[in-house]
Amino acid sequence: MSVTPSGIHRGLAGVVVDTTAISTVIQRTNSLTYRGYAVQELAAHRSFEEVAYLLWHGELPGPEQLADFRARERALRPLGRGTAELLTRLPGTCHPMDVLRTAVSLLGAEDPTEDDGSPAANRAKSLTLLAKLPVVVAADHRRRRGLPPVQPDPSLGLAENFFHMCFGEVPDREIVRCFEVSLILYAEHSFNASTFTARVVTSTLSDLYSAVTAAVGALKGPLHGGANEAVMRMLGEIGDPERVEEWLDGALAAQRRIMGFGHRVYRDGDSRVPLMQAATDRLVAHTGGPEAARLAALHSALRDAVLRRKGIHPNLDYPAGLAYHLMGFDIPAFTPIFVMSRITGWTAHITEQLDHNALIRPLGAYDGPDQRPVPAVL
Ligand SMILES: CC(=O)SCCNC(=O)CCNC(=O)[C@H](O)C(C)(C)COP(=O)(O)OP(=O)(O)OC[C@H]1O[C@@H](n2cnc3c(N)ncnc32)[C@H](O)[C@@H]1OP(=O)(O)O
Ligand SMILES: O=C([O-])CC(=O)C(=O)O
Repeated sequence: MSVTPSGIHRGLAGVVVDTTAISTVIQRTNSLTYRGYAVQELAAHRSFEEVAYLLWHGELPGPEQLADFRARERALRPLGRGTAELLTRLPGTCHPMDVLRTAVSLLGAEDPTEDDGSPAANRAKSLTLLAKLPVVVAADHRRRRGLPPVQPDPSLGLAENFFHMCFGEVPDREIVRCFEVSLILYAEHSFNASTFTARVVTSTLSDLYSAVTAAVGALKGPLHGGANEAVMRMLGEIGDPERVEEWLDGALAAQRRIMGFGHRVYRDGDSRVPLMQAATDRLVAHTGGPEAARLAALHSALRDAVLRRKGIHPNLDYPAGLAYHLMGFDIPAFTPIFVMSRITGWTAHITEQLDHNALIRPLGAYDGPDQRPVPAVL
């Protein structure tokens, strides 16, 4: 992404638009911190709920704070009958991100405090979305398989409960932990496109649900969150590790983007990839069997070939896409799962934007026709 001769930073590449205390990529060490804590350490030692609390409150919760936070999240999970029913009326042909976007919009329309932008009201709305969005994603996942929804289980943590709602059972601890690692890694990433979208909407003093609805739309795109789905489709298209070089010849000749590779901020590789790749490797070993081995071989063959031929490293969506497939989720649910996690980062940024708000309204350099008279109507 380049700066044009007239000094325009297309795509806002390299432009610093505000301060943030939520997260940062440290280029020197190629690491990412949430509120000052290395994400690797958080992923190794903490739950997704603790990370959500950290992003929202600036500090990790103590035992009592965590117990209270968990209890409130679990109590908020059930969807109103009207909401659940309305979502089932959306066409089965639409993308699950459309269902999620509609769900956020609907939850806003139903909330009598929608226009209360106070920190307390927005904290309550953020927790509501954290609790309810997995219920929406799971019910939609089942609907597409022709199955009735499974109600949330308040005795289970967020990650376990999601498996329970999708499949009617909770898998081995190893699988749940890999999933939780993905949620922690996906939770927050500074001024990425969807978070910036949420901040733009918030900067007009619109409500939190509107900002999140817009952010879901931004994340859906294949250059952003939609890439985790595209990765799995691409692996399906290639099919066999032996076909990688031939497929890549064709893709590069056609100037196709290789999904799950490249990043606006990282040039030497996404800091989150080693951890997610390790989790995916554990899943492959845990799953066992020739199919998992074939996919793992294809995945690493493509990674090595893209790096060797284009010098481009994988981003988080590359290992996460394969991991979600191995966990048993259908491809169209991958980006909605990203939303279940990123809701924490988005809402932290919405609060931060409101703390020191300035309307986000850049300028454009006009390069259309010079002023001219409107032709007379004949
Ligand atoms: C969680 C996330 O959202 S991570 C991002 C997920 N998105 C993807 O995986 C989609 C594929 N990746 C991409 O399209 C890009 O790498 C982006 C959009 C993520 C970032 O790109 P930008 O910073 O805007 O860089 P830009 O698009 O200018 O690319 C720079 C050069 O690298 C090439 N390039 C970058 N990524 C890729 C890719 N995945 N495949 C092929 N070429 C690529 C571009 O073609 C361009 O080449 P050129 O200078 O010869 O024209
Ligand atoms: O930061 C970005 O541009 C995209 C990304 O990796 C994320 O949102 O997690």
